[in-house]
Amino acid sequence: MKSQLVAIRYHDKEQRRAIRRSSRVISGVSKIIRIMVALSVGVLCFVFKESRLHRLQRRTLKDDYNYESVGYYEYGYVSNTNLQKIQTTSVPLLLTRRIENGEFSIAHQNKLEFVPETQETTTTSPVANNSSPLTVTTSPEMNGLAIPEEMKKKLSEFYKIGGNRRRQVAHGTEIPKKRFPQVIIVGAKKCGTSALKIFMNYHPKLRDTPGEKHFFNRPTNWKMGFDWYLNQMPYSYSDEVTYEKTPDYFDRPFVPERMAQMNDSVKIISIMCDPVHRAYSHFLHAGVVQKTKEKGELSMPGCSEEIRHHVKDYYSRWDAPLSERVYPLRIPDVLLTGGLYPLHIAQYARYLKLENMLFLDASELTENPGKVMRKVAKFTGVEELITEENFYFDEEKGFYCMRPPREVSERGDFCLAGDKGRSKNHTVDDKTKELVRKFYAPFNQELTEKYTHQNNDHWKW
Ligand SMILES: Nc1ncnc2c1ncn2[C@@H]1O[C@H](COP(=O)(O)OS(=O)(=O)O)[C@@H](OP(=O)(O)O)[C@H]1O
Repeated sequence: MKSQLVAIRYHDKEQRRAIRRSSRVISGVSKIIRIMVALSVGVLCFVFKESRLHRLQRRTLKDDYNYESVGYYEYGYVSNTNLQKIQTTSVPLLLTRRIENGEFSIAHQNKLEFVPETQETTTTSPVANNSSPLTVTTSPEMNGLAIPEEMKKKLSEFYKIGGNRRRQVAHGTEIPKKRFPQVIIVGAKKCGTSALKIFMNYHPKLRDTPGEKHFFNRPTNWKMGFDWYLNQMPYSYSDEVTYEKTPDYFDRPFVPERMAQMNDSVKIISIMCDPVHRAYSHFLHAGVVQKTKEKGELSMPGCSEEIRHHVKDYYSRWDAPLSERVYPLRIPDVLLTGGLYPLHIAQYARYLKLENMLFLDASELTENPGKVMRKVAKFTGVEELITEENFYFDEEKGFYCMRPPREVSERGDFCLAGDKGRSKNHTVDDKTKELVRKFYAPFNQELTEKYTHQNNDHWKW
């Protein structure tokens, strides 16, 4: 439309004012309408995008439930009301399960914000907190090492540490290299894996690496490949044993197969504790580390045969063809599944050798860590250098602490600090304990009969 020049003639000033006023109103209203239209289009686009995303997520979960994609952490809190909320951190999903008459079913499913996984480093660095006077032998100088200059340069970061220079002197011309772990502490989470790992670290032939590697369980790390994993390992010599610990390896059913790809003779250590206490310790841990928003009392929604059967089925059929897979616990509650020891061991035994597995009782670690360390030495093939003599009981902490053998370590005494021992000051009501205990009873029995042959009656938390 062509624009035209129009001359408007008003009768008087009053009419001009009135017309101008109404034209201002009209232009204001049209501006508001335009803004509203733009906003509605924006909202519609957003809603469309979101619902598409939501549909996609639902489809992924429904058609191709990939344990890996939800296998990060699935934590929940179990309250003493009849609602149980499970918030997953790897899939943006909130499940609300309504528990009625002791049974639970998924009542409502809706989207929740994506909560990225917290990179968890639970291992406290073994730094002496109670140093005592020591006779420290002076470290040899770099130029005193019997290896080529070029190697000294390449490994200068490694040789920066006096202890490593001493190790090099002891190994003559051998050049240290990174090796895949020969031993892996796979769990169980919250059963004293950090204490075990650090106590082992005081043995001069056991080579550890800080933190937890989460290679076989976390999709992002697994995708980086074996070279990445190898690179995470410490430098070691041929007479040393490399190990790592990631307690989340234990209950992820796809992990053992992946470990077998690396080395089907890898040695596995699993330290197990009272599963009822484990669940509670895990529950407290989830509240702090994964920042599960709500906290409540630990309770178990009925412990029917059916639930037990579902859980078992879940673990035995996780890798069945898509059409046959059963996901009764679509978002498995790791607070509870983490303690189903015989199921996890069976999964490891499918891909790795039972004779290469050491099952430890966490009660023994708390009561007599020296004895446990001797068992570990025998299993890993190193000398029994850390024994009962290297531990003392710390009344305040309520745990044994380490007094490393002076002849092999210049580090001072060591106690696990920080967040370890969290469960000490918490109580759980007897009724709840009894329910959860009932849930675990058949699994504990299977553990005793098939794998440990130990009487687990002492698990009376
Ligand atoms: N010596 C010693 N010192 C401190 N703590 C000890 C020790 N031995 C066993 N424990 C118990 O270990 C529990 C933590 O287990 P983990 O180290 O396996 O936890 S984690 O999976 O690495 O998060 C921790 O559980 P919480 O009490 O819930 O913190 C302790 O009860």
